Amino acid sequence: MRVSIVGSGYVGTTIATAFAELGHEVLAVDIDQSVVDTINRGESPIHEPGVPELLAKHSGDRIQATTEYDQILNTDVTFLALLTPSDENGHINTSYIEAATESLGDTLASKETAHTVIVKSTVIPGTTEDVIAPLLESASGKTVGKEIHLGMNPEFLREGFALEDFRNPDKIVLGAETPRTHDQMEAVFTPLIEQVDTHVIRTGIREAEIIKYANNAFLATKISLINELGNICKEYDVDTYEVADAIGKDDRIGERFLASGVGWGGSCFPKDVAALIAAAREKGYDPTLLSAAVEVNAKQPARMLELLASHTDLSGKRIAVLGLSFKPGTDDIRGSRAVPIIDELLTRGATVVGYDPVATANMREQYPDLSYADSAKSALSGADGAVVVTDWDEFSAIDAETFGTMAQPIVIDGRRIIDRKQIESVTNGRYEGLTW
Ligand SMILES: NC(=O)C1=CN([C@@H]2O[C@H](COP(=O)(O)OP(=O)(O)OC[C@H]3O[C@@H](n4cnc5c(N)ncnc54)[C@H](O)[C@@H]3O)[C@@H](O)[C@H]2O)C=CC1
Ligand SMILES: O=C(O)[C@H]1O[C@H](OP(=O)(O)OP(=O)(O)OC[C@H]2O[C@@H](n3ccc(=O)[nH]c3=O)[C@H](O)[C@@H]2O)[C@H](O)[C@@H](O)[C@@H]1O
Repeated sequence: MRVSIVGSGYVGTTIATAFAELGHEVLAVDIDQSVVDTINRGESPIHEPGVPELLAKHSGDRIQATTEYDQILNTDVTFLALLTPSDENGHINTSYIEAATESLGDTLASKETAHTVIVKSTVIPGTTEDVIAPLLESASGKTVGKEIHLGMNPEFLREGFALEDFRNPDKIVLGAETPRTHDQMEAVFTPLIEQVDTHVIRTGIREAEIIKYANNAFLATKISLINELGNICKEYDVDTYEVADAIGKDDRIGERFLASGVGWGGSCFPKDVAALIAAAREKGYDPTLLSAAVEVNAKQPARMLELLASHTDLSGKRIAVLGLSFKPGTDDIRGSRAVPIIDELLTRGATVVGYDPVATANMREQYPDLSYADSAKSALSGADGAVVVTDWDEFSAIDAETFGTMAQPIVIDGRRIIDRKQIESVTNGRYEGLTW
């Protein structure tokens, strides 16, 4: 099948490589010439395990990238994988997907055969039918449901595991209003469905749109709940990880997404929960629980610094921040818990030295004046305290000798990644977990 994907960011590039691997001819369309050139050189515009290898394999053959929308005419189906960021009030900003839809509509005006358009971006219920469909129709002069088949297929991949998640989906959600569009959407996934055991869920467009938000809102709230329970456990000197292990054995709760600590970040949980809250309020419903989940999340970094401050005055002190990305396996710092932590440390007059295996360049863009170390060891050397923000594996290997080079070995672990045996010999009780 000939598949075009508009938007070659995290999602667009990942699915481009995954579809090529499934045997489709893929056209990646992006307005950013440097992204297009990178893909056409067989290199990856994103940091994602496995994607560079697949681009090296398929670029110039099954994957072509372009800034020219006209080339979409040679394809049968187009995915819209544009960013849908938050505006200042938490609502989604649909301007990128609207601009791309208009360009796509202009292009489809001259298409002689029917075309399927699939919204991949995360959008609030009603966006596909009330915003995208009319734009497609006015720009193309064609009718949705006749010459244009429009569907919504939310994406559930996690950064760092994007290809793995694509290849082993727990579900594929196909939102459409006619069996024909459902069939056309499913045809794109048939080579995958033949390989894996998954649930193919046919549903309406609005249902597909909100399933995505419900999924993320549920997971984010689950983490906030374990963090709240964790804060209570800490008051009783109880290890929340032991509690999580036990409650996770209850199938109704489940073991995943019960890692407590400094909270959730990333490009999607914060923006999607905010967008759902904003959309619900617009409809006249105030979502109390979701607002509380956000509030718990916002407080965890401050709790971490309170713990640190209970061991040492922060003013004028050198504090190492270990981990800058929003989670391990990515250089993405969007929504990273390191950001409020750095802000608060600076407000309190501390000197910050940051370290991350891959995200330093991105954080440097946001905080050009901070000090950055090239290893955890050099960040810790001479530091008066350290906070562990991201659960990079390499932090579990930091040994007693390295912690011993700190001016004051005080460590607050926000991810339970530090090896207790290594650290307790040097910190004299001044190693603490946020929720244990
Ligand atoms: N990043 C993730 O892990 C996940 C993201 N999503 C959702 O997928 C959507 C896409 O997210 P990302 O891939 O992270 O976004 P991104 O920001 O990484 O990529 C968007 C791409 O669209 C391009 N673009 C902007 N305007 C354009 C236009 N008019 N024509 C062509 N290209 C244009 C940009 O140059 C950029 O390369 C969002 O709605 C997001 O919420 C869903 C699941 C996972
Ligand atoms: O819509 C999206 O973009 C994606 O958002 C998340 O994926 P992602 O943001 O890549 O990362 P996660 O692994 O879910 O982690 C999100 C945040 O939660 C934190 N987290 C995760 C799990 C946990 O147990 N505890 C915890 O604090 C992580 O450290 C991270 O800051 C969802 O897991 C994906 O299903 C979804 O497609």
